[in-house]
Amino acid sequence: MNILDGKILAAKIREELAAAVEEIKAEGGKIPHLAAVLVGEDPASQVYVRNKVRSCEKIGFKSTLIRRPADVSEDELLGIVEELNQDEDIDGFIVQLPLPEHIDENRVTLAIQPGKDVDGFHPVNFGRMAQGLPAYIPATPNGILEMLKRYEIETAGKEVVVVGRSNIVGMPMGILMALKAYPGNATVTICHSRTRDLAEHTRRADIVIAAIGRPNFITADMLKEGVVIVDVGINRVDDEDAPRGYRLVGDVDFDSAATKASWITPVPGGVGQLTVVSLLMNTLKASRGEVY
Ligand SMILES: NC(=O)C1=CN([C@@H]2O[C@H](COP(=O)(O)OP(=O)(O)OC[C@H]3O[C@@H](n4cnc5c(N)ncnc54)[C@H](OP(=O)(O)O)[C@@H]3O)[C@@H](O)[C@H]2O)C=CC1
Ligand SMILES: Nc1nc(=O)c2c([nH]1)NC[C@@H]1CN(c3ccc(C(=O)N[C@@H](CCC(=O)O)C(=O)O)cc3)C=[N+]21
Ligand SMILES: [Mg+2]
Repeated sequence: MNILDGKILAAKIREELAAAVEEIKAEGGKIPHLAAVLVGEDPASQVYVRNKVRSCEKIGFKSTLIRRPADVSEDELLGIVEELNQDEDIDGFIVQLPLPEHIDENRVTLAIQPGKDVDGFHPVNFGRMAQGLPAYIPATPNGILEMLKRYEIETAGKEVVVVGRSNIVGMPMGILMALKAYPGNATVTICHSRTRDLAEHTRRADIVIAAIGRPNFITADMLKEGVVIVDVGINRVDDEDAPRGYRLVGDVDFDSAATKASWITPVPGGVGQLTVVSLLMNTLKASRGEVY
């Protein structure tokens, strides 16, 4: 079993980004500026925001965090989005999901100007991605592609099973793995909560990508010998011995899956690390006008 090490890879990519910032400074160019809007207290979003701000500092990007309580009105939030759309110093921004029940996520996503949508959630970016056109690719799927590429994992002709069909992870990941590209050219199955026999699918898979949101859900008995495992899940489980009273685990039961896997991503230290740096990569692209 080998580890797909997100921590090491992310550190390497941060060095590349820091070098790009140095170059921009030397040329007297504009420092890339990323903004994030966080509504309420979703735990996965808090982890993400913390790491994003820290990474921006490390590499020399500017970052702005806008926080609102869970009871913020949809109108106020749409107003913030409009201000960020207009703000010429901001190259890209994201609105953290999930949003509270009373706010229409689609309405907010559609309000983001596609050229600043470094999450790649706007249907214009999603559509461009699906057709293999220049686009912002959502940070998590993009980070996974980066990981597969840099570890030279073979994907052409492989059976890839994605578990989860969210707009932000499962669905774009499935599309990307099916595109005529590397990584890609795979035969893709997308599973979800209505899948009749999940294990029947995962047992056939050469590559399993789990984005479910259920702690330790995928176990060794559901996997084939030699499988490559990409675990996207970020789940809190109670742990009295941990400093915060909880620890993070993935959607895959790491210890059991590791007995079957040829490659596996840890949680933490796997996909999440790449998500953060790929958002920064998208922000650099935005500041250079590389997509639009
Ligand atoms: N590491 C990272 O960078 C990131 C991590 N995450 C984490 O990844 C996980 C998934 O996130 P996200 O995609 O937003 O989650 P969502 O809750 O939006 O989607 C979960 C998906 O899993 C499916 N699902 C739920 N239960 C089962 C089941 N028993 N069997 C099969 N499929 C099931 C759902 O099916 P259905 O559609 O039928 O409801 C849905 O498609 C979370 O833990 C999240 O915190 C998210 C983003 C980035
Ligand atoms: N608009 C939007 N875009 C997102 O991409 C988005 C979102 N909303 N809402 C929440 C989820 C969750 N998510 C994470 C990304 C990185 C880590 C991460 O950095 N994880 C590290 C650190 C864990 C730790 O701090 O211990 C790791 O896995 O090693 C976690 C979670 C992005 N999401
Ligand atoms: Mg969700």
